[in-house]
Amino acid sequence: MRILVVGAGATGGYFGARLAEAGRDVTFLVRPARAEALAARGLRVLSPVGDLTIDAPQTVTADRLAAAGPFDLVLLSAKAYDLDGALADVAPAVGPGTAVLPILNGMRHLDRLDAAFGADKVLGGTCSIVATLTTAGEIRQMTELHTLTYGERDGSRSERVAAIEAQMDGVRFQARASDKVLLEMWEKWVFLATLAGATTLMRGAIGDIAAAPGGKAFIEGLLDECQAVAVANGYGSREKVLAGARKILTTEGSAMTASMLRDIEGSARIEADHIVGDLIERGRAEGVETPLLARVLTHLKTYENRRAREAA
Ligand SMILES: NC(=O)C1=CN([C@@H]2O[C@H](COP(=O)(O)OP(=O)(O)OC[C@H]3O[C@@H](n4cnc5c(N)ncnc54)[C@H](OP(=O)(O)O)[C@@H]3O)[C@@H](O)[C@H]2O)C=CC1
Ligand SMILES: CC(C)(CO)C(=O)C(=O)O
Repeated sequence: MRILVVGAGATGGYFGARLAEAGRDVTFLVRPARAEALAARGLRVLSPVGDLTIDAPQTVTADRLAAAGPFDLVLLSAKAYDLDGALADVAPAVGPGTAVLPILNGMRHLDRLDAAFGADKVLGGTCSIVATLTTAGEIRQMTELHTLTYGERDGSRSERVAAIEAQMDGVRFQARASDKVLLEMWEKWVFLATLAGATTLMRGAIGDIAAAPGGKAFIEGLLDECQAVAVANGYGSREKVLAGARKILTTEGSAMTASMLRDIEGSARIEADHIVGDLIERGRAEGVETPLLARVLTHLKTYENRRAREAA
């Protein structure tokens, strides 16, 4: 199976490197600067599960992609704000038999992918990992968590899902085919929007917030709002999943933060509309009030406005 990973950043670089480590046929679609860096220094992953360097990763830039022909699987790992460019760039790699597997947080990208390639090509997918692309171009995985979940959005067990399962066999991360992938994407979104909302607004880790007056109540209020939106949209988190999320998100002493907080601390772009704005909109469409999420969005958009003003 020919696998094209779009982006060699924190998630794409990590899962792509692990697939290459297991001997899979992996090519990274990268932009010219990243192509040069990978050619010069290889793809380096620093991980508590085991460091890894792919010395000469196969890469391709958009201008040469048509010559590479269609791929069997496209693993899409660009950030939401880069989605339009990434979809235009990857188009030549998507043929009649290509499966497109996005691992972005949130849900809205699915509509964009359906419009670009046709819904029949697009799988559901989500990943759980705490990772970052360092300024030196390495992928740094911060905890042992590394799960990739994928599946047909209608829940069926198709031949292509079985083929992907075979590719995932023996890789050094947890890979799982799901017959409830849309629900799992929503469950991840409910968790992530709460984590990102709380840790960015309060500028601290979960444990810092939990130890502050009103901190736990704030986090729980945010979680309840996110869950109410999910329920109204038909994808409320399962009881056990929600209870697990509540526990993780209110644990005293926890150093957990969201990648969005790390992005803000690095003055990088963030997925405010994709992760928080879209949740608010989907709530509003179903008559669900989300005042805490609204404050989170005000904060995130303030950050974006300031960042844009200072860059001008
Ligand atoms: N980091 C984490 O811990 C987690 C992140 N996520 C989610 O995963 C998604 C990806 O995030 P993450 O991996 O952290 O992001 P990164 O910014 O680390 O990586 C994204 C990469 O995509 C590349 N890219 C963007 N557009 C193109 C293009 N047109 N062609 C080729 N490459 C492109 C960027 O390349 P360039 O270097 O050229 O800009 C960048 O390196 C997000 O939705 C995020 O919310 C989910 C779970 C955990
Ligand atoms: C929830 C978490 C930490 C796990 O993947 C994540 O997706 C993020 O920080 O963006």
